[in-house]
Amino acid sequence: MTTASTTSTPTSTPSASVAPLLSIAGLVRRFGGLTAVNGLSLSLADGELVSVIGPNGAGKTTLFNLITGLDTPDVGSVAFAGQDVTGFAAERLAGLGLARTFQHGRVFGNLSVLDNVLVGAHTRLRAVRPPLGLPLLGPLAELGLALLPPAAVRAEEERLRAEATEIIALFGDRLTPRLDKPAHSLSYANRRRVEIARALALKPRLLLLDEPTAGMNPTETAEMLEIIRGLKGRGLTILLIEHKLDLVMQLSDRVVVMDHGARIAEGLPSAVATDPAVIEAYLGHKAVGAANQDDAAAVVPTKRGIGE
Ligand SMILES: Nc1ncnc2c1ncn2[C@@H]1O[C@H](COP(=O)(O)OP(=O)(O)OP(=O)(O)O)[C@@H](O)[C@H]1O
Repeated sequence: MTTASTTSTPTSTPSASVAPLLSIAGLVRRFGGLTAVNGLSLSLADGELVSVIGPNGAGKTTLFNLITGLDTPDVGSVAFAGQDVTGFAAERLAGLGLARTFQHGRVFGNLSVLDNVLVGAHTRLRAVRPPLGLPLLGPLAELGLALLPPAAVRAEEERLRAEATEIIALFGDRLTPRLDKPAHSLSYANRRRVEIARALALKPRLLLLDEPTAGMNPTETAEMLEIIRGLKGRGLTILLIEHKLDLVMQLSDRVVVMDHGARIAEGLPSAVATDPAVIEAYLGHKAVGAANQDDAAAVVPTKRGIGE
């Protein structure tokens, strides 16, 4: 495995001196004889947007699964907001402010757009949460609250509904006219938007987006770029997996390149784009655009670099 010169360069994070929001160290995940993630370390400062790129099968989604509690590392640790969260379940991590979307999009087909987004807010419901330390009373309390919601619950639901509507409005006419439509009736691109809206309803401190523009045409991709740029502009910390390298180059503070489960380069987009090890990794895998049908807008690397 080639190690690019950018790998050893100290990362130019905006707040490198303060404790990182996310810090992963030496993560390893093996599937039988295959090492999908191989000793990966990475940290993310508050407000940073870091992209993880790499050829198909490089281990990007597995990395997301390890960070978000969908999978557990064989070796290594994950710290979030100063707390060791290695092995925490996904729901617990969501409660701490870690939200994600999935590569192929996951929505509740029979729920409306609004209800899908409200699902994302459920970890923030306070009034309906059963009392701590009374496990047997929990379900009874929930049933009672569902049948006869007190004013505090109704007020909280109203507030979350207003918030969800506001989040949906980020996607403009794509979603707002379809608030009450079941998610299964939406286009693929709209289902991806609903999924992102649902993740935002959690009011995350860290948002992980797994190929948010997969399956989107150039117009839709450009819209998504602006939405992600807007989220970054509001200070949201984002970890992004994306094959469309022109988008990565425009949005990222820093780019991490993976191949065969390991980090082969890391640095500013401009440095990574011309890194020989990165170009070699992509060319060795027949170039990103050629390898993934979803990536009509992806920029195929050339001898001079990627993202051109
Ligand atoms: N649950 C699993 N069981 C066995 N192998 C797995 C499992 N999950 C992932 N892998 C393998 O681990 C490797 C990394 O997969 P992963 O999906 O993380 O790559 P990726 O970089 O996200 O790829 P892509 O860009 O195509 O989405 C692949 O070889 C994949 O087949």
